[in-house]
Amino acid sequence: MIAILGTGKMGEALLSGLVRAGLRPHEITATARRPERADALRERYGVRVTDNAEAAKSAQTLILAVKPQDMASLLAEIAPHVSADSLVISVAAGITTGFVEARLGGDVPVVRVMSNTPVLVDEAMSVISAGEHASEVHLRRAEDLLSPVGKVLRIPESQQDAATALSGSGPAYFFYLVEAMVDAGILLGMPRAAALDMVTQSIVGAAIMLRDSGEHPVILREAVTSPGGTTIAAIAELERHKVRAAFLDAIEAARDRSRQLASG
Ligand SMILES: NC(=O)C1=CN([C@@H]2O[C@H](COP(=O)(O)OP(=O)(O)OC[C@H]3O[C@@H](n4cnc5c(N)ncnc54)[C@H](OP(=O)(O)O)[C@@H]3O)[C@@H](O)[C@H]2O)C=CC1
Ligand SMILES: O=C(O)[C@@H]1CCC=N1
Repeated sequence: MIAILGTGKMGEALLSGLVRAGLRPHEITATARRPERADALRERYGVRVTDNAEAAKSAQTLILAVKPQDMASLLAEIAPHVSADSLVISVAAGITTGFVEARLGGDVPVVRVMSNTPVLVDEAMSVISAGEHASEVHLRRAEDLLSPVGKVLRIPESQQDAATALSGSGPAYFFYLVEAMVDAGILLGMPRAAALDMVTQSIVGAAIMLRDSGEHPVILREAVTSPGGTTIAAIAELERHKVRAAFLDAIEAARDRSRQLASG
């Protein structure tokens, strides 16, 4: 039995992925804070929705998907019901395995995960790190749960905050870029729907080339950039506005914020 505790956006994305991967609804328990949310989850997935204590008692694998700010109170609630036979997987930004272990007590195996919303289309990037009591078996169990919904990479926990900034938050940067490019299309007089179509297909095509060609992004960009052409005119403006420097600063800020989250 797997339980997802705090089934909001990320918890539901993982829940839907588990269902697509073939888990039966009776093998999954979810928890929610609001009754209307609990009803919606029961109706959408046919899963059992209980309180946190009940979920922690009945499941061997617990996926903690509350916000970092709600993690301490959730851990206090479930600590009496979790043992060294359980596996606790936390997907919360900034929350270290040490934070979870200290509040659960005992030798509870904890795996820290940072995934992202493309879980919804089975294209997530999930990075995982073992806590002090988590063994190869526990890491494998986390990989088995996450690999049907995308790519999984093991990283040292010291890199988790950086990964959160890069791939956890990453999809938001691409949506932001799409918004800005569509606005540019509008500025140039394109209908909004056509502009969105053009930008979306360009980003999908570029992403697939990047993933499947094995080429470095610089090579792929240079292939688009004709001497004296249109692309270099645009890139000169991006450089003038220091967009690369803005990305370096932005992702560093996200990493710093992730580091702060465990302290509330
Ligand atoms: N969104 C994303 O792209 C990503 C998020 N994450 C991480 O996932 C976690 C969840 O984020 P997200 O899904 O965006 O946030 P949400 O607010 O959508 O989800 C959290 C859910 O937990 C519920 N909740 C809070 N406390 C309790 C409790 N004690 N018992 C049961 N349910 C509870 C909330 O209820 P209520 O609705 O009443 O507030 C909410 O539905 C965060 O820790 C975040 O860092 C990780 C990677 C990507
Ligand atoms: O913005 C956040 O804090 C969460 C973590 C990674 C993506 N969303």
